[in-house]
Amino acid sequence: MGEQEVPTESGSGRRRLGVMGGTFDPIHHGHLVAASEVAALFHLDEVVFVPTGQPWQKSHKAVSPAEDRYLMTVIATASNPQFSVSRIDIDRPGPTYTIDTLRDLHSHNADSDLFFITGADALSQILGWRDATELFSLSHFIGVTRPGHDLTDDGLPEGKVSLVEVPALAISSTDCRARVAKGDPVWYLVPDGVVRYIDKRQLYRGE
Ligand SMILES: Nc1ncnc2c1ncn2[C@@H]1O[C@H](COP(=O)(O)OP(=O)(O)OP(=O)(O)O)[C@@H](O)[C@H]1O
Ligand SMILES: O=C(O)c1ccc[n+]([C@@H]2O[C@H](COP(=O)([O-])O)[C@@H](O)[C@H]2O)c1
Repeated sequence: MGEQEVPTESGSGRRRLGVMGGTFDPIHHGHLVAASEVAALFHLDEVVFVPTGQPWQKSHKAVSPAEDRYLMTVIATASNPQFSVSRIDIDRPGPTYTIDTLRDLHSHNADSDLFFITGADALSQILGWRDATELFSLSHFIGVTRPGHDLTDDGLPEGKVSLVEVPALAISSTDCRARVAKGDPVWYLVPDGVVRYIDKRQLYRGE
């Protein structure tokens, strides 16, 4: 993608920890492919998925209980030894801000460099996030392509953001919820275990 310094290898011997934040209501293959691609390209040791507690920018929408979103994320990532799931955002009271996520991860992983993974839509909103300028001192940011959204680092600090193209999956959680509500299948849009979990918990039926 655009010409810029892409820190694909640190050479510093420090761990490289990817961070994939999201509401994950539900987690789908777009999230998983993005994390997998970035992990390979940036030689990450691990990607930790961090479901939001209370996503303040989605407060006008009904969001499923955090425990359901957390468990779906665990189910979806369980088979990949490089993937893990953190409860830090769902266990912190109050609205979820990425600045808190990164501060907590930073203090618990002093031996690691952080790489926050975000889709093109979220990246374009980042200057509106809480304490936006400090975010870039705690983590490198990796913006990934997403169908229907322009991927750009316009206005973002130089050298702090990398843009990468990932296989295009036109999947959104919004569409998955709408499909379940209509009785349409979500097989192969989300992992099989997540289909089963949605069914077992009767999520998204009344929407
Ligand atoms: N299909 C996709 N391809 C690439 N990135 C994605 C894709 N879907 C989501 N992402 C990114 O994953 C992160 C978490 O997204 P989120 O959990 O809000 O999913 P979503 O599908 O955007 O949900 P919703 O439709 O409810 O807004 C965000 O950075 C988002 O940009
Ligand atoms: O820090 C903020 O102000 C902020 C505002 C909106 C979104 N985020 C983070 O961006 C990630 C994707 O969010 P979402 O709402 O698209 O699922 C997730 O980790 C959120 O916590 C963070």
